[in-house]
Amino acid sequence: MSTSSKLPRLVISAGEPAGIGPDVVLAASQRDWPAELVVIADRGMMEARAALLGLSTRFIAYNLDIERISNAGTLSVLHEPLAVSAAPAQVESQNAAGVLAALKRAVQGCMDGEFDAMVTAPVNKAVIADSGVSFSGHTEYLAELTETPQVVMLLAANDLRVALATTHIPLAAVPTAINQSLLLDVLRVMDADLKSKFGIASPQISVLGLNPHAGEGGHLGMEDIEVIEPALQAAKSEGINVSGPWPADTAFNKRLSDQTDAYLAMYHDQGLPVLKYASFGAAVNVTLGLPIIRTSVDHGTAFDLAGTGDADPSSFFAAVESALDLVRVR
Ligand SMILES: NC(=O)c1ccc[n+]([C@@H]2O[C@H](COP(=O)([O-])OP(=O)(O)OC[C@H]3O[C@@H](n4cnc5c(N)ncnc54)[C@H](O)[C@@H]3O)[C@@H](O)[C@H]2O)c1
Ligand SMILES: N[C@H](C(=O)O)[C@H](O)COP(=O)(O)O
Repeated sequence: MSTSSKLPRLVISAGEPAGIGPDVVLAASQRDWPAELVVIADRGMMEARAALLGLSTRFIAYNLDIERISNAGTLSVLHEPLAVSAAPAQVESQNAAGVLAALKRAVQGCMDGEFDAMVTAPVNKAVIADSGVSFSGHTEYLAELTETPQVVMLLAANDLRVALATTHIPLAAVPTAINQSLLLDVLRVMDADLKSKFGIASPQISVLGLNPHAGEGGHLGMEDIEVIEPALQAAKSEGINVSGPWPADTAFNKRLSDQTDAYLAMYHDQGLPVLKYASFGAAVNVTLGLPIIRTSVDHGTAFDLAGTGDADPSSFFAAVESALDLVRVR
């Protein structure tokens, strides 16, 4: 056991209660961290999940005024009640309000300096949207809550970093969503945060094309020539080290990846399958551009595994470690 008033305080959202978020949070609570972990969740739901998983976690009520506690097997809980009782894999859209309230409380606490960083367990976008709230992901929601005009989703596993120019939108909407202004804003955020958060002095960003073979000289689509190339020229004129647009199918070859600090993919399923194939379970999702530190897992709610004890908590552990790294360099 270790206690110290100087420990970083990380706030954790347990995410969708019918998913594996509570499971991976409870797994993290079994470890000693150089930090106080505070989970915002329904305390009864967390206690029931711990019992189901056979974990003897000691739950204590979070209190800002008590000394920060880092103790394997102990978890501070900031109680955020759910509307109806939650069981693994039993989706209740009435509980979406509680899931969102936890995120709001975590963001407010980070903005106010109560917490040093937030780590999010997975939510289910459809469950929240089915509750009648317009919601497409944490990334977009945190941008809205913090009034940040441009955020960037980046997933990282060791030296492989993949950022997305567009996030949770239909594939059909991607070509019109990509414009020079967006790409330049995204590249600015990436350049700034790769320097300040990842300590890369002169980040090299490799940008993927949109069309097959980066448009094949315009024969397979014009966006690479008309939108991406001018955006890269504008970024270069600002001193940002960018190259591309690279044909996406071969851009992750060893030669280019050795020279790349981060890739910028044009859309979700252009970049993330590469990273998740290479590193599922070890990758961390970091939201760049926010005024607060936020990290997350590389996986979703995995209803098939909730409450079974088979959910691998590695990515959640990596997200906690990454948040602590970001707190140190802040
Ligand atoms: N950070 C987040 O909030 C986040 C991230 C990704 C997906 N999601 C959401 O999660 C929901 C379900 O998404 P999905 O089904 O595409 O992906 P998923 O990651 O939940 O599941 C994909 C597959 O991977 C397995 N898997 C996932 N996590 C695992 C773990 N920790 N250990 C072992 N196996 C694991 C699952 O059993 C499943 O077979 C969607 O609503 C999606 O939007 C949320
Ligand atoms: N796009 C993410 C992934 O596939 O891992 C995931 O949906 C989470 O996104 P948010 O962090 O915006 O919820």
